[in-house]
Amino acid sequence: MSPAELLAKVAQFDALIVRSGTKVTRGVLEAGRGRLRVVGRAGVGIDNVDLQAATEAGCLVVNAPTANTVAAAEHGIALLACMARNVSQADAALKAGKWQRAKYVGVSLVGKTLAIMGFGKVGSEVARRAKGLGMHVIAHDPYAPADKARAIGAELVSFEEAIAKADFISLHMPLTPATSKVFNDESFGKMKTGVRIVNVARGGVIDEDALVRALDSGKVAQAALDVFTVEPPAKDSKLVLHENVTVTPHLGASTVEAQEGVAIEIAEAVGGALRGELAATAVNAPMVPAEVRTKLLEKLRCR
Ligand SMILES: NC(=O)C1=CN([C@@H]2O[C@H](COP(=O)(O)OP(=O)(O)OC[C@H]3O[C@@H](n4cnc5c(N)ncnc54)[C@H](O)[C@@H]3O)[C@@H](O)[C@H]2O)C=CC1
Ligand SMILES: O=C(O)C(=O)COP(=O)(O)O
Repeated sequence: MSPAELLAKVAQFDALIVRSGTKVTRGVLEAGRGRLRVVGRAGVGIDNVDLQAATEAGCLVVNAPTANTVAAAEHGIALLACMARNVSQADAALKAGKWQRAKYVGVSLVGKTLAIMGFGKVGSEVARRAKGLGMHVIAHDPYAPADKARAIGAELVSFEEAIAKADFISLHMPLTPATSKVFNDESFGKMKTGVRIVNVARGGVIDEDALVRALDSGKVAQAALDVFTVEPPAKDSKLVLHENVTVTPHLGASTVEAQEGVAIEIAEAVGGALRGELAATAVNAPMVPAEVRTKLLEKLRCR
C-alpha cells in the first residue's frame, strides 16, 4: 500500500502488520484511532514505528525478534567476504567484457580483527561465524554481558578501542537517538586507515556524507551496505555509486526460511496481543502506564 492508501484504510483494521518499508507514523496511528489495537513489525527493528504515538493511541507494538537473526548474520558474512574479494565489482567488470585480475586483488579475512558493534542476536551470530573464518573478534555493546562474549571467543571492549583496533567493522546496533550517526567524521578519524565497514543494521547509524568523505580520502578502504538512511536511496547517491562500495537493497532478512519464520512469529505475537495474552512482551509495554495497560487489556479481551 502507498502511504495515502494506508492512511485511508487503516481504520478498518484491529491490527496492522508491516515490514521496514512501511512507516507507521503518528498520522497512521491517529487515522487508526478507535479500532487499531496492535501494530506488528514482521522483523526486528522498530525504528519505522512511532512508539510514542502508538502508546498515546492505545496501540501495542509487537515485533518478531528472533526468526530473521541467522539470515541477517549470514548476509553480514556474505557482504564481508564479497567486499574483501571485490566480488560485485569484478562480476560487473567481467559481464562488461573486462578480465581484470590485477585490479581486483583482495584482502584476507583470516587473522584480521573484526569489531562487532552491537553484540545482540545478530552481532553474536556474526561473531560465531567470523571465528570460524579465523578472525580475531572484538565487540562493543554497553549492555551485553562479558561472559556471553567470552563464550563465543570475543572480547568486549569500549567503543573507542573497538573502532581503533579493527581491520573490519560490522554494525549490529538498533537505530535509536543514541546510535544515530555514531559513525561520523570524528569516529572515522579514529579508525585505522584502510578499515572496511559492513552495515546490515540501519543506514541511520552512519553519517553517510561523512562515509563518502572517508571513502574518498582512503581512510575507509571499502564499505558493504545493506541499509540506507533513506530507502531506496537516491539514484545518484554518491555512496551507492562509489566504486569501493558494495550494496544490496535491504536483503538481510530476505530468505525463504527467515520470512516463513517471521510470518509465524509475528502472527503469534499479534494474535497473542489481540487476545491480551502477550501484552507484557510488547515493545512499547514499558511506556504504557500500568492503569492504562489494564484498561487496554480489558478492551482487547472484549473484542
Ligand atoms: N538488514 C536487515 O534486514 C536486518 C537488520 N536488522 C537490524 O539489526 C539490528 C540488531 O538486530 P538484533 O541483533 O536482532 O537485535 P538485538 O536487540 O538482539 O541486538 C542489538 C544489540 O545492540 C546493542 N546496543 C544498543 N545500543 C548500542 C550502542 N549504543 N552501541 C552498541 N551496541 C548497542 C544492544 O545492547 C543489543 O545487544 C536491528 O535493530 C535491526 O535494525 C535486523 C535484522 C535484519
Ligand atoms: O528485521 C529487521 O530489522 C529488518 O531490517 C528486516 O527488514 P524487512 O522486514 O526485510 O523489511
